[in-house]
Parts: sequence; C-alpha cells; structure tokens
Amino acid sequence: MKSTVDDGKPGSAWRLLLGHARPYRRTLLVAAVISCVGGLAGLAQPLAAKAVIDALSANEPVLTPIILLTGLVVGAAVIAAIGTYLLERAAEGVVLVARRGLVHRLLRLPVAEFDRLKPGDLLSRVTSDTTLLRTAATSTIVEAANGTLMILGTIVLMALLDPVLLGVTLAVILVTVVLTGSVVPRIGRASERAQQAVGEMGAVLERALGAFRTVKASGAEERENAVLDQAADRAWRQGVSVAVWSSMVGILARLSVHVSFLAVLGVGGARVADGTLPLSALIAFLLYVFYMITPIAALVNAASDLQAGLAAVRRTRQVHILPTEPAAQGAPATVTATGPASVAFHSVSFGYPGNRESVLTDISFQTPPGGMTAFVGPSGAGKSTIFALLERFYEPAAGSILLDGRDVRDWPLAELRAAIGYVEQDAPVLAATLRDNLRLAAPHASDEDIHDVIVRTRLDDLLPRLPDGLDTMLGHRGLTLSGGQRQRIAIARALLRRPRLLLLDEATSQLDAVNEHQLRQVVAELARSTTVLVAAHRLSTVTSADRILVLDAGRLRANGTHTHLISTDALYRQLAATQLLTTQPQP
Ligand SMILES: Nc1ncnc2c1ncn2[C@@H]1O[C@H](COP(=O)(O)OP(=O)(O)OP(=O)(O)O)[C@@H](O)[C@H]1O
Repeated sequence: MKSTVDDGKPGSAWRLLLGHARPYRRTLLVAAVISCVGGLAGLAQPLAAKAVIDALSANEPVLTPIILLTGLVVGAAVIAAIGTYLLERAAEGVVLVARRGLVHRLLRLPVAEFDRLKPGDLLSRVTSDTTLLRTAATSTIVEAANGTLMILGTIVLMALLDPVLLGVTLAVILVTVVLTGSVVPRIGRASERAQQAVGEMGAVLERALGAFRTVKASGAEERENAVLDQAADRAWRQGVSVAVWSSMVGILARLSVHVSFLAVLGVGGARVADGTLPLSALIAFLLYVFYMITPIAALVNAASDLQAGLAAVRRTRQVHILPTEPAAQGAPATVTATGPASVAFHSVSFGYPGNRESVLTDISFQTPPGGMTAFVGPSGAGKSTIFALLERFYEPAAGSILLDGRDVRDWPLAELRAAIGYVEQDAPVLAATLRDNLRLAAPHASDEDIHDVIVRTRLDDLLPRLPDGLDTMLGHRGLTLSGGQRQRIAIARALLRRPRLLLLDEATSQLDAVNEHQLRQVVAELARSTTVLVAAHRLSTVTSADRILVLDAGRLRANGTHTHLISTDALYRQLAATQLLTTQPQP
C-alpha cells in the first residue's frame, strides 16, 4: 500500500497520534498528575527517613516519623499502581478504538479495492500496528510531558542559582538537541520499514496458510519458508537499525549531561576561584545537572517510542483513507418489495480496474420476474462478472443494469444486496457453527426456516452425522466438509435470505448425479417464486432453463432455449457435444 498519509505535512501524523489520545485526555492528565505526586512522595522519603534517624538518635518519640515514612512508602506505591492502571486502561482503550475503526473500515472496502490489497498486510495493521500505537498515544505522551516539566523546573531552579552556569548548560543541551533531532527521524523511518516488513510477512504467511494443502502437495514448504524468512529478516534488520539509532540517542543524552557537568565544573570553578560564585551554589548547580539525567532519559525513550507510534499511525491511516462502499453511510437493509425481480442489462461494457482489456462488451438482455435464466460459455467468457456487476461489486464502464426496473446505482446498496441471494463459485464456509454459517445472510431466521432449507438442499443427510447438529463447529473454511456439502451449505444460506433474485455461480458443479438432480428440482421449484440466474459450466444443469444466454469472450452471441440453441448456435452445439449431451432437454 503506498504511503500517502503524511500529505507532505510532517505535523499530520502527530495530529493523528494525538487524535488517538484525545478521548483519554482526562485520564492521561490524572495519570500525569499522579505520577508527579508519586515522584514528590518518593523525593520526600529520604527526608522522612532522616526524621526517623534524627528522632532515634535524639531519643525522641519515633512513632510519628515512622507513620509518616510508612505513609509515604505505601502512598507512593499505591499512587504508582493507580497511575499505571490508569495508563494501561487508557492504552487498552486506544487499541480497542483503533482496532474497531480499522475493522469497520476494512469490512466496508469496495471489492475492487480489496482485489488489489493483501489481506495478510491488512491483518498486521489491525493487530501489530495498533499495539505500537498503544504506548505511544498514552504513557509515552505522559512521560514526555512529565520529563519536559521536570527539565523546565530544573532550569528555573538553575536560573535562580546562577544564570551564567545555566547559559553554559543550555548551550551544551542545545547542541545535543540539534544532534538528536537529526537522528530521531531515522528511528521513525526504520520503525516504519520494520512494520512494513511485518506486514509483508503477514501477507506471505496468509498466502501460504491459505493454500496449506496445495503448498504441501506441491512440496513448496521450503520455498514458502524462504520467502517468509526473507520478510522476517527484513523486519529484523530494520529492528536492529531502530536499536542502533535509539542507542545513539541514548549516548548523546548521556554525553550531554556529562559534558554539561564538565563545562559547569570548569566555568563554575573559575568563577568560584575569582570569588563571583559561592562554592555552595556551584555544588547545588552540579547536583541539578545530575537531577536532569532521569527526565532526559525519559524524553529519549519517549522520542523512540513516539517514532514507532508515528510510523504505526501512518500505516493505520493508510487504511482509513481507502474508499468505502456507500453502504457504510446508509441505513441497515430494509426489504421494501417482495416477489421475484426482473433483471435487465442495457449495453453494458466492463473491464476490471487496472486491466485495459474489456471483459464484457455491449451486453444487453432482459429477464422477466421469476423463471430460470442460464449463462453458458467457455471459461473466462464473463459469466461470473455479470453476477459481480449485479451485486455492484464493480461499476460498469458503460451502460446500465436494472433490477426490478430500477438502476442498481439508484438502489441503496444494502437494500440491493438484501434482495439478492448470491452463491459464489467457491462459496466459503466460515469457521463457525453450521447454524451461524446458515444465518450469515439471514441473522433472524428461525430454526424452522433453517430446517426447511436444510431439507430443500438435501443437507438432512449431513445433519445426523454432525456431533452437535446445527451447533457443530465447521472447521476453518469448511475444510472438514466435502466440496459438495460446502456448496449445499452455501445454497441453503442464500435460500434462507428469501431472495428476490438468486445468483448461482457454478453452484451445482461439485454435486453427485443424484444430488444434482435433486437440487435441480429445488432450483426449478424456486424459479417459480424467485428469479434465478445460473452461471453454468455443465449444460446438464441448465438445459431446462427458461432461457439460456451464450457468452463468448465477453460478448453475448446467442439467446434462447436449449432446443433452439442446439439448432441455431454453433458454439452452444459444440459445448453440448463436448459435454456428451443429447440434444434433448434433461428431466
Ligand atoms: N477480480 C478480477 N480482476 C481482474 N480480472 C478478473 C477478475 N475476475 C475475473 N477476471 C477476468 O475476467 C474474465 C472473465 O472472468 P469470469 O470469472 O467472469 O469468467 P467466467 O465466464 O465466470 O469463467 P469460469 O466459467 O471459468 O468461471 C477472465 O478473463 C478473468 O481472468
């Protein structure tokens, strides 16, 4: 995915990161105050210990100083725990909101957009990048704010002690800040490249695991392993690069304190020698120089973490600027009309995005409400593409598509899809129970409805063999089922939606002869109450269709019944001959 997020403005990633923190600003403020109070309680502990020792040596009552000391110790621990809890809670909140936002966006991507993306990379943005946001948008911001505050406080106290020595200290710190400023962006760039490599790894892994059996059967484990290794290696190298630059910044911070100390000692020593500065002021000043070590170290850490967070925010932002389907803004689907819907294509031409070749050229046809229309033609002729256009997964380059006399572009997208039952070519079974799989398209379907479609799709022979009936978990992508069973589940799922238009893409190709015959009867029965469009390879499944459209290389070349086409269309005759059909319609 191209990095187009910064919009050229360096501040935009910062704004986005702060945007993630904004909902938790109160919690973060409280956590910052708590951490200051905890720090003060810590600072007061030596004084309380001193009071206990003083009381002991002076033979005075020690109860009060001991209570005070205990109070400070316990109080500091409790306060620190509350601060940590608040920060961690806010951090989890940041991750939750970021993940929800990304998931919401991803599920609303247009199909055309999804085609060009890598699911594994998207997955890493939802899981890994959001985790990097976690600390950057919460504790790091608090740490940076506290560190800055402490440094400013020390500078004020230093100014009160001796402005000249302060000038010396600030000059050294300034040089360090300039040097650090040139290193920090490198941490950011390396972090972003490391995350990109993690994303690539996700994509390769998704590819290998998604085709697990094929990878094994092809003996390609080692080759896939090598590709994964390379991506992991790239992530490792960038991680090492982050480590190198981060330690450079650490060295600079340490050097700045030490050089400040020496410079203050030199200049201050000379001033003590010529009597312009009391020795006690020089000692106090030097102590303050050392007090700055902790906040400077905190700022250095924060700078590294923030760079990783900014890189992550840029990657998550890349998802947020992807287009979404209009359904994202629309109301939930409400089916207003019922009964079979008519379909019409008027001079539709279409080519897949990024592909200059036209896949459909000047396609025009009409189907009345109800009945079965079949699309036949050689592989790659464009049959599935017609269905994809009806579902509005893509927009045609020219022409118009009407469902029920209304242009599909004028239908609210959710309503359009609610009217259509779609069984895609390799309809997936999700890793969920059989019931949830069936209800995917009709979440409110009753158990009677479910049993009805199970009988109609001949799934009733499968059901008794499942250990928990409808509540049996079906494995990842339905791999625990046979191909035919997966197809019948997909058909049952589409039927449960009570569609006005049913699109069956090769839906019967994996059924045995008996089941296919039964299902053909189901489809024929269905064609009486709904409009059925079938994309078929096997003519045997569609010879009894009310009309058959013959597609060849994206053009509609003939249209008619089986008997008509056998006598008029050479391609159809050839298809029929190669599929060993008689010229008689099948029962
Ligand atoms: N998402 C896509 N992006 C780019 N090209 C695609 C995409 N899907 C299909 N195509 C191309 O569009 C053409 C038509 O494909 P389509 O799937 O519609 O054919 P089909 O007639 O259904 O074929 P089959 O019977 O083999 O399923 C093919 O050349 C195919 O390579």
